[in-house]
Amino acid sequence: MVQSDVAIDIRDLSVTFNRGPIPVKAVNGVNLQVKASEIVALLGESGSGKSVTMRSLLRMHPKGTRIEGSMDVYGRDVTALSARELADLRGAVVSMVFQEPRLALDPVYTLGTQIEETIRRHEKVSRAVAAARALALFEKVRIPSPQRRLQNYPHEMSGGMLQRAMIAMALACTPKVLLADEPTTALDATVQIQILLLIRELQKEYGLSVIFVTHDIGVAAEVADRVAVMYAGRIVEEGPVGEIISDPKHPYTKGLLDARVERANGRDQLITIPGAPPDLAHLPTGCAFAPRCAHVTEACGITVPSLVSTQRSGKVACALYA
Ligand SMILES: Nc1ncnc2c1ncn2[C@@H]1O[C@H](COP(=O)(O)OP(=O)(O)OP(=O)(O)O)[C@@H](O)[C@H]1O
Repeated sequence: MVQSDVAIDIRDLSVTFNRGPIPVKAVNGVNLQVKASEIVALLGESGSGKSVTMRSLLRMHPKGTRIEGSMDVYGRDVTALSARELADLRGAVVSMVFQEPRLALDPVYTLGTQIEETIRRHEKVSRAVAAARALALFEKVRIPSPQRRLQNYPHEMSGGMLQRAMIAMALACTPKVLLADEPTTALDATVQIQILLLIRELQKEYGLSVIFVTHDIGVAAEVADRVAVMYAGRIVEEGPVGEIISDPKHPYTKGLLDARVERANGRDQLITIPGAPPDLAHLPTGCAFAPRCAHVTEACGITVPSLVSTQRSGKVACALYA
């Protein structure tokens, strides 16, 4: 990868929360590069560290959280920015959409006011120019009757429409990077696919680099160019989406792919990976997935496997491929 291609460069990132009696390392030595105009999905079960990794790029952690490593966004190290510089970066260069737009939006202002304020916070433009831009954005994300909808408050919109409005707001200052934290998880299946297609379309049009957090391998397959699979704070496999789906290497990735609902004896049964993710405060020695792994050997309990190149273009961290 030539350096100019790299939009996001996360090197050896570790994030430790110091809230309870034992420090919790939620992210542990993560390396992740995202190219310009690329969508990378961070995939894994709940608690694997996907959101914490992504939120680190805007340093959205409580006070006292220890962040180690470096995170460059278009060549600027986010860890070294002042609070002011970080506020400037947010929205103008890096934007975010969340699973629950209702929680991210202000219930007492109309959507139009909120988008206009976002624009005017970063750019010196008149109210009229900001209003025209808000209208164009609502048209872009295909909200019907956009002029009328700009006058709505968040509670007056359906979940799908509100997510479109949130995406419009995220794009208001033409950012280069979009961070998407499970933006379709709360939506029903048809709306989910519409939003995924919209993100894909806007990503192409704006040349956005996207980190897309999801626990759903089907969603990752739909939206991503590349997938990084996380388990217990580490990336355990990464590669182009086609390779991850058709030829997964890590037993954990295979387990995620095999997860499904099966109908037996007239009842739906959820087939998932047996066991549960480990308690981050008490990780086993060696590979954290070993207690749930069907291929476990003695070696797995000794050292944490490093990410190594597969025979194709991906990487995997598993004793089976060491
Ligand atoms: N502010 C915090 N203080 C303490 N622990 C935290 C904090 N934020 C996250 N964690 C812990 O860090 C771990 C990783 O959380 P993270 O939100 O990144 O998981 P995730 O993979 O995104 O899953 P989910 O989809 O459930 O959010 C979890 O064990 C979580 O409890």
